[in-house]
Amino acid sequence: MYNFTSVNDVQDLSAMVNLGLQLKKSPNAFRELGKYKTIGLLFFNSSLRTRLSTQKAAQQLGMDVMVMNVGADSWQLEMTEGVIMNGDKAEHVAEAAAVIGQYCDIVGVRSFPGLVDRNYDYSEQVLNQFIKYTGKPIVSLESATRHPLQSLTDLITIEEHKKTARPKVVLTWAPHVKALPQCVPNSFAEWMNRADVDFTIAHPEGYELAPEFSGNARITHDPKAAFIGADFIYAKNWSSYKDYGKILNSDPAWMVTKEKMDLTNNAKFMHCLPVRRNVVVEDAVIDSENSIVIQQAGNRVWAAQAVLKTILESL
Ligand SMILES: NCCC[C@H](NC(=O)CCC(=O)O)C(=O)O
Ligand SMILES: NC(=O)OP(=O)(O)O
Repeated sequence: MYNFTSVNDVQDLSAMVNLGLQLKKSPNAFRELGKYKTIGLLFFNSSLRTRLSTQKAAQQLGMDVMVMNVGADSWQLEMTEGVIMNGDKAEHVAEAAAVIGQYCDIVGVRSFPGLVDRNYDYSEQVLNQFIKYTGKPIVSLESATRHPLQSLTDLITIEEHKKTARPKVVLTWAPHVKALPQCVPNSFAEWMNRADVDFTIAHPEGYELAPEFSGNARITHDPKAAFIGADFIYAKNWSSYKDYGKILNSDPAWMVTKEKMDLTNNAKFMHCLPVRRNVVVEDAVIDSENSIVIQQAGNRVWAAQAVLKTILESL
């Protein structure tokens, strides 16, 4: 594996999950592997988990870590080719990424979608420009359309907590006050469709994910029906893909409540975090024994470490 930007970069999914679980048992077993190697983590957007867990994962592999909030700390970057740069952007990604590549052996990039122009966002221009110009492996720290480190974490967490060989996993849309990216649900669906799980997506009409992500998942528009017999409830808000970037629904019937959790097979509650309490999920659920959101976030370290180890071995 060279770049890590989607599930398609992973040759053997269950081997990657097992590597994460193995690293969780012996975090320091490969301290020599990344010695004298540097990872640069570039953030165009806010982060708590991705920033700290990836930094910790790199350190446990012996790597040196540099973190930069692009835009806030460095120059505004122009991403498009051939433009006359007489606006507010001082540097082109052609130079910026190439220079960063001089300092780093692996580069991580977080860049959310603008949620205005669907074609632009789904072209993944920022990620692709870094792949083109850095000359070093690129790890997605959540791009315009995907969040693969989160999805690998989610699969590791499901593997740890499942009680049956093929658990029923439900991705349920939930309300939110802001228009959010489709990255987490796109990616989660893409990974679940490749895993050995019984996968359902529940969302209001108008919230269909792009078909390349939802694939053959079972779809329901009923906020309750999918909960029946579920082993894992994975909640996430996203804005519409069809009516791009819009909020079409704010019906609180889509919030994850204790009443709905009671319909499940004693399901575990998952969310990538950050989460809006009592908008996306009731306190009574996130504070219950069935909530594994903290363990899930903890597993971000092992997902990142599995990915970085695999990339380091290919250098
Ligand atoms: N990295 C995890 C999720 C990041 C982002 N959430 C957010 O922006 C939440 C913002 C808020 O609640 O104000 C998303 O949905 O893709
Ligand atoms: N889940 C996740 O990616 O969290 P951060 O946005 O805080 O990194």
